[in-house]
Amino acid sequence: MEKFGTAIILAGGKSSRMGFDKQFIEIHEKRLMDILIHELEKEFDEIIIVTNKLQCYLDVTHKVAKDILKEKGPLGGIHVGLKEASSKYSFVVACDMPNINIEYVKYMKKQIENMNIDGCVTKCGNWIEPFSSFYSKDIVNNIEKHLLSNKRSIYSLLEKLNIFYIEEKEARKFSPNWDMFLNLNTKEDLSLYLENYFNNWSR
Ligand SMILES: Nc1nc2c(ncn2[C@@H]2O[C@H](COP(=O)(O)OP(=O)(O)OP(=O)(O)O)[C@@H](O)[C@H]2O)c(=O)[nH]1
Ligand SMILES: [Mg+2]
Repeated sequence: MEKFGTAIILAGGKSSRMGFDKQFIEIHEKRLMDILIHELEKEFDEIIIVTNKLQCYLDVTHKVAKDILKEKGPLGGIHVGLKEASSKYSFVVACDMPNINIEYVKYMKKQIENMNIDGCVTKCGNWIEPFSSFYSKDIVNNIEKHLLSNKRSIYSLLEKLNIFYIEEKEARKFSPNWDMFLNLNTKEDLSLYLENYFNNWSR
């Protein structure tokens, strides 16, 4: 397994804003989860789905895991994913992100291939994008400590780690309108997405 062989899909949230479980979002009759898996297979040889509904993935040939530290939010999923990962760095995405940009994934890999870091995350102004980021297997214990001291914020964890940040300007070259970080949190997000991207899904 190479250094960057693993992708982790987080699918264990509450989906309270969407009103139905986001791991079952469909884009023109295809499950977004299946579209994501298909995209990620182009670049990763291990895919780990961290879900709260194991029974829904019986037909999936990839690794499926559930949270060890439950009800802790995305970091709970990242924790298990990294624990299960066979490679040093894992690419972490949310199950509600329909526009994964494989060219950008390759760019990130290239940036960090000779670095020894805890993660690689993209900046957006003063904000950061915690998903569609790489994290190192070495931070499993940091996450555990963070969650066990009742902190859930991914941002406050990253502040304490050695993260390589990619500047917004660089990332915009790959996605001028930032749609590679789009995530569908509400029904409105979803219908807007279906309207705007209809033509892209003819492929
Ligand atoms: N494994 C796991 N994934 C989670 C957990 N909480 C959130 N996620 C995932 O993290 C990603 C981003 O989370 P949000 O969009 O904030 O998800 P959410 O909690 O499902 O939705 P809201 O209730 O609307 O905030 C999504 O892919 C979620 O499925 C969790 O406790 N465990
Ligand atoms: Mg979201």
